[in-house]
Amino acid sequence: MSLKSVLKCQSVSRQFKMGSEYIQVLNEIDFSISQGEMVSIVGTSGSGKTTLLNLLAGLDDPSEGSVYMDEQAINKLGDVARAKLRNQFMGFVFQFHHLLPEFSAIDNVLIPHRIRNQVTKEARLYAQQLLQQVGLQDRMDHRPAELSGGERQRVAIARALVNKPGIVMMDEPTGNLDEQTSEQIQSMIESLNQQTGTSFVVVTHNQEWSNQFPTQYRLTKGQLTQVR
Ligand SMILES: Nc1ncnc2c1ncn2[C@@H]1O[C@H](COP(=O)(O)OP(=O)(O)OP(=O)(O)O)[C@@H](O)[C@H]1O
Repeated sequence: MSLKSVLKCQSVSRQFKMGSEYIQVLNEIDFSISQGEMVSIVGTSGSGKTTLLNLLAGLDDPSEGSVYMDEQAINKLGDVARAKLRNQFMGFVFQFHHLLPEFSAIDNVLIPHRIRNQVTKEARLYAQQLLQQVGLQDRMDHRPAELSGGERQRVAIARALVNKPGIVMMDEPTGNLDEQTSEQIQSMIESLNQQTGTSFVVVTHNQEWSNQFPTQYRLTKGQLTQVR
């Protein structure tokens, strides 16, 4: 039995116009991510990994082709509908955490709920539970400046999960962390996947980590090749 696809790219290309020239970054990419799937994407610098994540997230539109989230073509949606889709079905973690400095850890985790004006008691309890799961039960009231780099990244991961999204996209989530903290975050992502059934698509330069994913892709010359 094949699992339902959460996110799908159909013949996706992206080119950028620079003066009179076109740069073809992605060329007819087809792939899909199923419910609960763990996918890593590797590729050299400039190969188009961030460009691809931006398309998957609906932050940018393909020059050709379509990206589908739950069978819905993202590029057919207007800005408000896209923002809603992102807020309800997707979570994001970037290399730099983008936490709000004046908010505590728990309030940062609750931002997706705040955007929807739905900071309920249940939401707060779940945010506390997630912070516990990422080992930050004693840091809930700390502001980002009062947390270490790895702790901030763990807050960003808890925030990405608070809306129980179908998929979490991560762009180099451990890129600026030391080896030990990176390893902690890697195993945490794995157990969160097992506990929540959320799909993860992770862009990383870390080949060793990438090799641990059940599904691995490499982006080269605009093409996405499944390594396994
Ligand atoms: N808005 C843009 N306009 C023109 N060219 C762009 C634009 N965005 C990205 N590019 C080009 O597309 C290519 C891919 O960029 P992208 O950021 O996706 O690479 P990457 O694989 O994420 O790289 P890195 O690992 O260094 O972060 C680069 O050559 C970049 O210069």
